[in-house]
Amino acid sequence: MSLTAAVSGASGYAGGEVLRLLANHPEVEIGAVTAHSSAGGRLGELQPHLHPLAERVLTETTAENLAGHDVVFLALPHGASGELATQLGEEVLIIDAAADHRLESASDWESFYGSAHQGTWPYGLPELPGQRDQLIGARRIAVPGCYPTTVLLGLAPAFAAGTVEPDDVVVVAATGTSGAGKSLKPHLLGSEVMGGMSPYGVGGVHRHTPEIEQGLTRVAGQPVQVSFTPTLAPMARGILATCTARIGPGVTASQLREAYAAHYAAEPFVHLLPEGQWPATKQVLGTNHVTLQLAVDNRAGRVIVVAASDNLTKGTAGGAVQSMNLALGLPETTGLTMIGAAP
Ligand SMILES: NC(=O)C1=CN([C@@H]2O[C@H](COP(=O)(O)OP(=O)(O)OC[C@H]3O[C@@H](n4cnc5c(N)ncnc54)[C@H](OP(=O)(O)O)[C@@H]3O)[C@@H](O)[C@H]2O)C=CC1
Ligand SMILES: CC(=O)N[C@@H](CCC(=O)OP(=O)(O)O)C(=O)O
Repeated sequence: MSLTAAVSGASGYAGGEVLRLLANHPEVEIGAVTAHSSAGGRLGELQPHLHPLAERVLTETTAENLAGHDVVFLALPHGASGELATQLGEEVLIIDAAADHRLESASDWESFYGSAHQGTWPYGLPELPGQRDQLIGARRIAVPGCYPTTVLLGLAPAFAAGTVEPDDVVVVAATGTSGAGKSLKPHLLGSEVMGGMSPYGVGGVHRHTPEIEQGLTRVAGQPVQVSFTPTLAPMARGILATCTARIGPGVTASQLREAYAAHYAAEPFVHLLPEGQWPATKQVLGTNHVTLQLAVDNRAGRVIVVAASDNLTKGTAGGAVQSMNLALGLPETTGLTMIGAAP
């Protein structure tokens, strides 16, 4: 089988990572590669690491240029995908890395993104209970945000097992600079980021907060409230999320470990590490792997789960390709790796 895939936003970080993975995907041929201000340029000028694709010329992101493919990846700023999807028709598989179709609640969308809600597509996180079935044969997929991917994988087993309280969840997560995309932002200048860490989006205002709550609420079957604080770390890629929640009466560390091990026993891309070994972003860079570890703080009555991911791979493009595989009936792991590069 050879399927054709178009990649929009191919000059950006997310689009570039989609292309890196598709270039190693045995069932996919890369068709149109589109961009905005860099349309007309060679891919090799903007994504020199994608050497075999260097001579491809970026065209303008229009429905016309994206039409005629089996799959279209949208890696565009929020707000661009609704109209494009309508123009491309219902038969094509559209996988959207932007947030436009992730949230069910129109009022959450409006208050966190400040524009009109475009509707909800199946959520591309197959490891959430019941979610894989929603992706098989889907024609529209909303790829989760990078923080939500990491935090939801970190906390879902605890909620699925009914071991934690829904009203006392605290997440502090560090991300690398690529999370903010390629466009120039003063707080992301090298001299601002190198050699230190800083918080941003503090006070429950980060736009991934309702997405994390939505995912955990679905798993828990009751409303879950999360206090989420993102921080910026001096690295290009990676997310390290420290998630804590109050445990229910009588819940023990071994009960939690067993729940996590069982929850992910059959998952190819998510693993609870052996006891005593803690996740680190370096171990998962460039991979579709999420590693987890947990401990119970009996003094505070809380479980602490640490999760590591690569924001561009499992957090965006890897999750997108994994969802594509499911939608098209391919083995879920095709074209994806868990093997990192070290040191
Ligand atoms: N970076 C990450 O870790 C993650 C990103 N995402 C999402 O993926 C999407 C892309 O993000 P990312 O790659 O980081 O961003 P980048 O800024 O790196 O890339 C943005 C891409 O969109 C194109 N673009 C910019 N403006 C427009 C426009 N008005 N119309 C059409 N295309 C436009 C750019 O083209 P050109 O350069 O030619 O102007 C570029 O190809 C966003 O929605 C982001 O939120 C999701 C999860 C994680
Ligand atoms: C460093 C930095 O600014 N990171 C971005 C990552 C979010 C992101 O990529 O958002 P979506 O997944 O919703 O597209 C941020 O926190 O806004």
